[in-house]
Amino acid sequence: MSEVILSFEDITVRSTGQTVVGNISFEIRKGEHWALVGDNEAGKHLLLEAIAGRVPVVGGKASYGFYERYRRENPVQSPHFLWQKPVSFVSARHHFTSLSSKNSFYYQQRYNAADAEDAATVAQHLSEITPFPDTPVWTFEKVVAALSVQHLLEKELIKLSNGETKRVLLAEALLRNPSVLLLDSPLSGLDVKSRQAFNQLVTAITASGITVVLVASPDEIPDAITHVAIWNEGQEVENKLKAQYHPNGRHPVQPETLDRDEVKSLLSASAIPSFQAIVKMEDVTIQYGDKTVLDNISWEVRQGERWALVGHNGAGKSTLLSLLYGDNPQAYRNKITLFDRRRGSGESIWDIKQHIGYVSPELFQYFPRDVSCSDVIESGFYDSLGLFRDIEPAKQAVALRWMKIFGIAELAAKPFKHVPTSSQRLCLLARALVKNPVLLILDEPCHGFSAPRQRHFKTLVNAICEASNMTLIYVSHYQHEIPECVTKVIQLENGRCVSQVSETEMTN
Ligand SMILES: Nc1ncnc2c1ncn2[C@@H]1O[C@H](COP(=O)(O)OP(=O)(O)OP(=O)(O)O)[C@@H](O)[C@H]1O
Repeated sequence: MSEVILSFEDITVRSTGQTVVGNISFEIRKGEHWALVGDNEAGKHLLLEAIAGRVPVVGGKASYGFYERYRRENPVQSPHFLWQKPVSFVSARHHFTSLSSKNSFYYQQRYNAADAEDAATVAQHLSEITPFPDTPVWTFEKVVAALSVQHLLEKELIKLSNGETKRVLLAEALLRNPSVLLLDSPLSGLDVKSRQAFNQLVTAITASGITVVLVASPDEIPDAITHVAIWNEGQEVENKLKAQYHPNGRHPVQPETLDRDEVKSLLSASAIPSFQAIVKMEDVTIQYGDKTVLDNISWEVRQGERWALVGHNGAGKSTLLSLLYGDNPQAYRNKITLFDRRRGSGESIWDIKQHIGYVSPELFQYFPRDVSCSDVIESGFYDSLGLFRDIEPAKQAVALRWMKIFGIAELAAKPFKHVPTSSQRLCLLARALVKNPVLLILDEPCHGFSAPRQRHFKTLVNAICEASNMTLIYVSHYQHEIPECVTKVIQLENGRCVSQVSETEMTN
């Protein structure tokens, strides 16, 4: 039997003062690489955090063989060299900071010309990473080539798209040359090409002697993974050789639990006002220096239409949406009409936002976390990032009803920062819906969701479209995630619109 890299015997993990999971037994041996799957989203993420040493193990026995091995192979100078050091963790949020203040980036900073330069470039950021071993296998050049980030090196971190940011985070983790590499849903946010490249990358990483543990969806487990730990709600972790794991058998389709009558009742509580055109863009071009991010885009969205917005990482999708949501000052220089009103005709961004329910990876990244979950959701009535006023009981009741639809009512009083990331994402989805918006923009809403959660969300979006005239723009890198109610597609490629098709054209 090969040497034990990590061993948890009947451990209990405590997160933010509450015992969240107990009785976990889990062992990794040299040469093994693990995928954590199953619908216990909170449990899987917590287990990764426990391996990374970010949450305390308060019961049972934990031993870290990788640390002993690392110390044997690399004479450690400092007595403060902790066992967590040889572990690299790519988690759901990044912690990049501005150059001037060392504060974290803020929401939509990249669209603000004054602050968009206030960040290290990718090259600066990566060159500051100190590898653990004296003779690293993963050198700067090797990592840059493996992650295909050459063209991003001179770009400030704040300017990166989601997929680009993900690749840089992976590059950073690998440059540390860890003994153990932990990846939390590494494929979410990556386009098809990057996801295919990721499989080969994991093969190369494991071949270099690094132990990989990742949270993955069952049908996207990289070839180099040898073992699968299955963790479903209310069950113990079940460990299997990957060869014996059959994804479909583990995820039977659950009976539908959505309360459609309640959805209908919530949607009919306030009428959606009528507009001629929800969005009308004519030859819209967005440039930053010599980089053209959007190139002559013309697009019209009429009320009640349901669109998918697709395109590779960096294609310009989020930038396009920032023009609709009032976050991008360059909207004024272009011919854009929103809700029948030309931009730059005296309207405020709040006039625009009041009609839009919005969720995006950026919102998740930057939403202030020192608030309660109910505050997060109720802030959707006012389009603010947090609740800064008293709220009427009727509005509170509506927020609670949406929380019930999402299965998170019991979290209402809990601090947002203390609930699992999957629940945080659900809070933001409920926040987008509370005011019954004219336009619902869902930019990669299912990041990190398990298969049953994704299915439930898709059913909900279809039910909303069936029961109301809500206009929808849905962004996803996964075809199967896009709800059936979507009948039109706009595709971007390097900032250009390469196609706009409707349902009849899609089926031909
Ligand atoms: N302020 C800026 N200055 C320079 N380039 C920028 C700026 N903001 C965005 N970009 C670049 O514009 C391109 C489009 O970014 P955008 O976030 O719109 O892409 P995306 O299609 O949403 O990608 P993803 O699928 O990865 O989220 C990216 O290459 C990004 O680096």
